Amino acid sequence: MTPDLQSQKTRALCELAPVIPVLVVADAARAEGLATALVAGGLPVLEVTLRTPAALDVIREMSRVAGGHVGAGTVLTPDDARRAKDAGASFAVSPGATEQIVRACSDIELPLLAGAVTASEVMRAMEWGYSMLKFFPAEAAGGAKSLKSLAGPLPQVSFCPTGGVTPGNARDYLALSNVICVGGSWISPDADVAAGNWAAIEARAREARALK
Ligand SMILES: O=C(O)C(=O)C[C@H](O)[C@H](O)COP(=O)(O)O
Repeated sequence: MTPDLQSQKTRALCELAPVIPVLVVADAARAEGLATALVAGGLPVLEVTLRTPAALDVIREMSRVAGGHVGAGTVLTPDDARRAKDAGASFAVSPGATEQIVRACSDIELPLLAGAVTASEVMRAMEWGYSMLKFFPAEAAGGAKSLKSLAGPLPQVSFCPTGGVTPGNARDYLALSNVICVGGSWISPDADVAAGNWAAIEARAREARALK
């Protein structure tokens, strides 16, 4: 799958809801309840970071939840991409973009939402064929102001800013012409996941859904 086709697929996913919840889940037993709450709250596209030993099992469990689209986040190596795909991930998210990751995701036909921040990084991703990228770490890299500046010379590229996005600043990003959705971890705080407080997570998902 070429990066161009990957971008079409990640763009279609990003268009499904204004927010992609970024999930760090330590216990696969929580996966089904969490995904069910998020999907019920109107956020069907889920990013499970490969930052916990349970992450691949979490992806496996969440992939069974009807209506969800489960991707793997923190994909840093070709091996991460392969293991994520084998676990059932339907897309991958990386904080950056390297030739190795691009090639691996292309080879295994896993749509990749690759990260870029500077004009040069974005232009290199464009040369590879990408037009839908993650902007990470969004707030630390200049926030909505930086992204707005990129839209001047590079209007053909769209972004999912992630990193420091909150209910307080999400609208500033979502109002930009080159932003389709944002990513963020605020919807599923560790304490609610550990306690199985799905009602609180579903309520937060509903609020996020209404952001755009
Ligand atoms: O692990 C990854 O590859 C990531 O995607 C990093 C995430 O973008 C941030 O961890 C989310 O940032 P916050 O919403 O500020 O917590």
